[in-house]
Amino acid sequence: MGEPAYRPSPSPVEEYEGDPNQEWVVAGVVGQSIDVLGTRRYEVKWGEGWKRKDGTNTTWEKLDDSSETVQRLIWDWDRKQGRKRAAKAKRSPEIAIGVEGPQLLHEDKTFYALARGYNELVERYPDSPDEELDFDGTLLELNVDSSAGPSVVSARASDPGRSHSPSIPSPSPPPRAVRPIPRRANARRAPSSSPGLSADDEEVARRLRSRFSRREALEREWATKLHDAAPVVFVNEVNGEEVPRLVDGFQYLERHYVRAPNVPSNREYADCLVSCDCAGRCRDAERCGCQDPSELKDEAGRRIFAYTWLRLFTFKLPPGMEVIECNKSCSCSERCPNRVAQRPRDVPIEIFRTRNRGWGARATTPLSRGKVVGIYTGWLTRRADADRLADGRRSYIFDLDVHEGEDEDDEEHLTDKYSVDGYAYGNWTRFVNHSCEPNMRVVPVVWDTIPELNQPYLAFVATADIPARTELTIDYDPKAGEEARAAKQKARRQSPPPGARECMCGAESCRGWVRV
Ligand SMILES: C[S@@+](CC[C@H](N)C(=O)[O-])C[C@H]1O[C@@H](n2cnc3c(N)ncnc32)[C@H](O)[C@@H]1O
Repeated sequence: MGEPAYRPSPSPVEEYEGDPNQEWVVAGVVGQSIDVLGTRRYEVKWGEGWKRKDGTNTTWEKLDDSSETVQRLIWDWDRKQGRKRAAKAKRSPEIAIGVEGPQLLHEDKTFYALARGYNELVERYPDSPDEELDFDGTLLELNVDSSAGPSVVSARASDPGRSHSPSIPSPSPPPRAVRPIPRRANARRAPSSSPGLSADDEEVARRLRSRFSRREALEREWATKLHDAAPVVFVNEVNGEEVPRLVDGFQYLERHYVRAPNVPSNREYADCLVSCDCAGRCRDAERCGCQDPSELKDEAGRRIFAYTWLRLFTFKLPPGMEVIECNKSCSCSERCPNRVAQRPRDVPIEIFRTRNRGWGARATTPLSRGKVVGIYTGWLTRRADADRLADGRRSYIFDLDVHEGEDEDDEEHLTDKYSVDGYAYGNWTRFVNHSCEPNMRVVPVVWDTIPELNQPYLAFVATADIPARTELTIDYDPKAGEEARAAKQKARRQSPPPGARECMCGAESCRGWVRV
């Protein structure tokens, strides 16, 4: 071993006035910094007269495990800064606005803008189910060349009135886990009530294609579908490919599924949503009615929320459960800290070309541990239908299997099982690559559906502080990861399962293969 790269100097001992054994309280947050590793620190003003001999009375603290009172002070600070930036931006549209973590200017504005934009959509398509308002209404019929891999696929918009041949049965379905499981999309015609691609939309798309490069055109097209989420852009510093190859007519869905016609709509169960009657922001999960079905409790058996006051996931959710967020029937405010994954994404995303794994995704701002970065969307299909599909497009399917392994006869759970296919419909999360040492975890969340329907959204949550522009990754097969770790402890070698491919994640503990 050589010399360490650096030796930290000892922190100077604080010399302050007063009793050194006294516990001091935080009186307020007055500053914030984020270092290159994404670690956030707050400048804290101490109360009860704490000060140094020179009269200064603040210190820089990480505050990761702070009490709820301190979290609220941080929250107030974040909001005040957001307001200041918004006011500055109003005065000068040219002004450069720093975008850092949860303090995005964007975030403070988006929820209301979303509500406005959404209302406009509802007015435009009065008969459309909620989940269909995010896409332009053209459902695709896909012709898969399974020998050529996922990128080489042709597609055309489905032709109204045409019947479709059934999907090709696959000989034996692969085993299940919460991970993208290889399967082919189940493309059907839109239900009759779905919104059509208006002449205006077509004209916009045509103009974009004729005036801009492929990259600009795709960025601009997706920007029209973000519904106030932060931007998604493409970067390639590796080769000449401008944008990833996508199936023709790929439809960007920021926050909703498009359901296959034989998948029950969450709207059918809207009356079953349990709601709360909290005023303002929900504070106590014990008294928050929509948390009644939640089993998430602290050591003392008291029901708790899945998020901190700063909307960071706490990682206390036991396996087999989903996060239950407040819903549209709840009387709390839109700013309630138990509304997180349902808010417009406030993390700007770059889809970038990796050297050896196609395209990947990264955030352009540092992320805190527990940050909900986005949700996986796509075509929501019945598992049984997905099982009959051929292996042509293996990589973009997630099974919604939170409750699997539970008593299948349990009447509380409707027995249907679903999968999400992000191949022809989806968002930036479909570009998230696998790593054996991932920096995000997939967490099931519900807010517009009851848990028993087995149709949660899958939120991608940062499991560590992540510096800006670090590739975002998940483990496609967390169970295999656990098995690999157990095998390593027993000094056994694990052989790759059939269909696995060489893993190129480059992590120190890489298991060598990945099921895609
Ligand atoms: C869900 S897609 C991710 C986006 C993909 N890179 C793209 O360009 O569209 C999964 C595919 O990415 C590639 N991939 C992801 N993680 C990988 C890894 N650790 N090693 C090798 N290939 C990987 C495989 O080709 C896999 O089929």
